[in-house]
Amino acid sequence: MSKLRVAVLGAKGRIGSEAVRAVEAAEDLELVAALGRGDKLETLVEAGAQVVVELTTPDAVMDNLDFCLRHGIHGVVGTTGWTDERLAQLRTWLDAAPGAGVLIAPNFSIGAVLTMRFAQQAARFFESAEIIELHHPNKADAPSGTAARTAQLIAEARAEAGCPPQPDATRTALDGARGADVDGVPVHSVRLRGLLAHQEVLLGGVGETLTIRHDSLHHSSFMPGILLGVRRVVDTPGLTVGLENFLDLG
Ligand SMILES: NC(=O)C1=CN([C@@H]2O[C@H](COP(=O)(O)OP(=O)(O)OC[C@H]3O[C@@H](n4cnc5c(N)ncnc54)[C@H](OP(=O)(O)O)[C@@H]3O)[C@@H](O)[C@H]2O)C=CC1
Ligand SMILES: O=C(O)C1=N[C@H](C(=O)O)C[C@H](O)C1
Repeated sequence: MSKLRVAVLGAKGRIGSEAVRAVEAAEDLELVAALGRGDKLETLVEAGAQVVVELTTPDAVMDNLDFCLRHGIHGVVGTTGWTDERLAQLRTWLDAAPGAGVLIAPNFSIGAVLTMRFAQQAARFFESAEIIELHHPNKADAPSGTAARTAQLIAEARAEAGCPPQPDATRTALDGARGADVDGVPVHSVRLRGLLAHQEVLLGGVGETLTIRHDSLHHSSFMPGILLGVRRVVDTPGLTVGLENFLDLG
């Protein structure tokens, strides 16, 4: 069987360099290009890439995906910074590229995906929900894409169940003291040397709390999810948001 031809964008970055090694080590995949800032995207076409793993920056990701979809190349995207407007734009590009698929994964680690699912399931049973995400201090964006997505999922679950707004008697607060408001869920971002990627979802009800915590201790935690995404996206046309769609979570 022929190997799937894979390229990595952001290949010199923290996660991109790990992804290069993971693709090289996978027997069913062939790394055909590893591009960094300033490298020509035409190389992807010349190399015959079928799937691009996009691990760059929110500033670069849209142009890169526009190019890929115009050339019928599938995308597996870990880069953060997704808004409703960006997703809508991506959908229009996908409409013009029949057969092409893009996976956007706020987090490729299985534990983080499960954290999101558990938080979504638990959200309607608790009055209060807040998120603390903790990352290395070189991270460019806050809150993390994972925390933003977790907050959205919690908010959707609470809205579906008819939950009222969270209790919060705060009347005066320093700017930022109550975190960022993502769909009514406060998200607090910590940036600390020594950390990689961590998240706590705090849920509170009368007389009890539930804390769901996940820790990525090394970039290797993201690799099985990236490889799964590469193998599945070629048979999944259109836009898929969340690696959970490629896991049999029930
Ligand atoms: N979904 C997930 O599971 C994960 C997602 N991420 C996300 O992935 C992204 C990258 O994270 P991280 O590796 O830590 O960041 P880094 O800054 O270490 O890596 C980004 C790399 O992309 C390069 N780059 C910038 N612009 C382009 C371009 N136009 N074409 C090709 N390469 C480019 C940068 O080059 P230069 O240094 O010259 O700017 C850099 O080498 C972030 O958005 C992060 O949040 C990270 C980990 C897991
Ligand atoms: O920048 C990172 O490191 C990470 N980014 C992603 C995010 O913003 O959620 C995924 C993970 O948290 C690591």
